[in-house]
Amino acid sequence: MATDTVSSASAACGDLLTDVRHASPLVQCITNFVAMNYAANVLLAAGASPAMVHAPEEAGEFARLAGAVTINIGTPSSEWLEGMLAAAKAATDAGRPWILDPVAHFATAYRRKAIKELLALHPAVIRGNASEIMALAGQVSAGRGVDAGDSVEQAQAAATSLARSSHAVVAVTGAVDFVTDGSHAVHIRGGSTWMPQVTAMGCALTGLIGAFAAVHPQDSFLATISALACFSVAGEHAEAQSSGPGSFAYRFIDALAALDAQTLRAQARIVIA
Ligand SMILES: Nc1ncnc2c1ncn2[C@@H]1O[C@H](COP(=O)(O)OP(=O)(O)OP(=O)(O)O)[C@@H](O)[C@H]1O
Ligand SMILES: Cc1ncsc1CCO
Ligand SMILES: [Mg+2]
Repeated sequence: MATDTVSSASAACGDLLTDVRHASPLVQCITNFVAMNYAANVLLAAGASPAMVHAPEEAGEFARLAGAVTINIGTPSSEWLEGMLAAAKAATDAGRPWILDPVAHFATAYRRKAIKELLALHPAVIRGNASEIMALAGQVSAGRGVDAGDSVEQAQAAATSLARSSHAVVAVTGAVDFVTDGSHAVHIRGGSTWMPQVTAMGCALTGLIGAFAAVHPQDSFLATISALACFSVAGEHAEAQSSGPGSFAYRFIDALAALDAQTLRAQARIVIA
């Protein structure tokens, strides 16, 4: 990250949001059936151009056109996994960033095999909840399904070790997010307690990291922090307008669409960890 202070990190996040809105990067999202519509709307609200392209016949070809690829294993099948592997390989070969969301990768033998194959294809960023990141680093976690059973604080050492072994930026999301490249780390505060009550918020965030990585591929750490900061600030704005998880889900899209660089710079709460 070309920043040494928290305020310059916030300033850089604002610049990257402006870049996303100006460049409208094409982001190939291979995500789960639950998340597809919400994630696409989140990317549009941020100014990006999402494309949900997963068929094995075209996923690799499309990845060469996209600014970034995001891969989420939430509802896998053999056909989808073939598309994921083709897209990840094409992105890596083309020098484009791809982002991995290891949903419940510990739950079944099938998912464990899938995540191993994907990890070998060098994601630029891995984003998951605390249980997913702990299990990915080989630690015992309390996770059972797609929701976290552990706190972000419990997952921080695992995230650092995973970042060092995979050479990826690792983001652990939860009440306070933690992002590390293995040498540097930040916490991002904010968001809303409604966020874990709306399914696919994390999956949509993974897509948004793809949008920021597409406009700033030289610095996946800053790109990841910027996407997470947008979610935190938009989450706070949406909560002020919401009366429950249903209204929060659509208010969040509105808040993200209304978020400008100046507000992000002023309100992002990024602290060096
Ligand atoms: N208790 C909380 N308070 C504030 N923000 C939260 C809280 N829990 C999660 N978030 C925010 O919600 C977003 C999604 O993160 P989360 O860790 O819930 O993803 P996830 O478990 O992968 O979600 P899903 O699998 O449903 O897509 C992040 O922006 C995170 O900061
Ligand atoms: C609920 C659910 N099941 C598989 S993926 C998903 C979306 C949240 O990860
Ligand atoms: Mg998730």
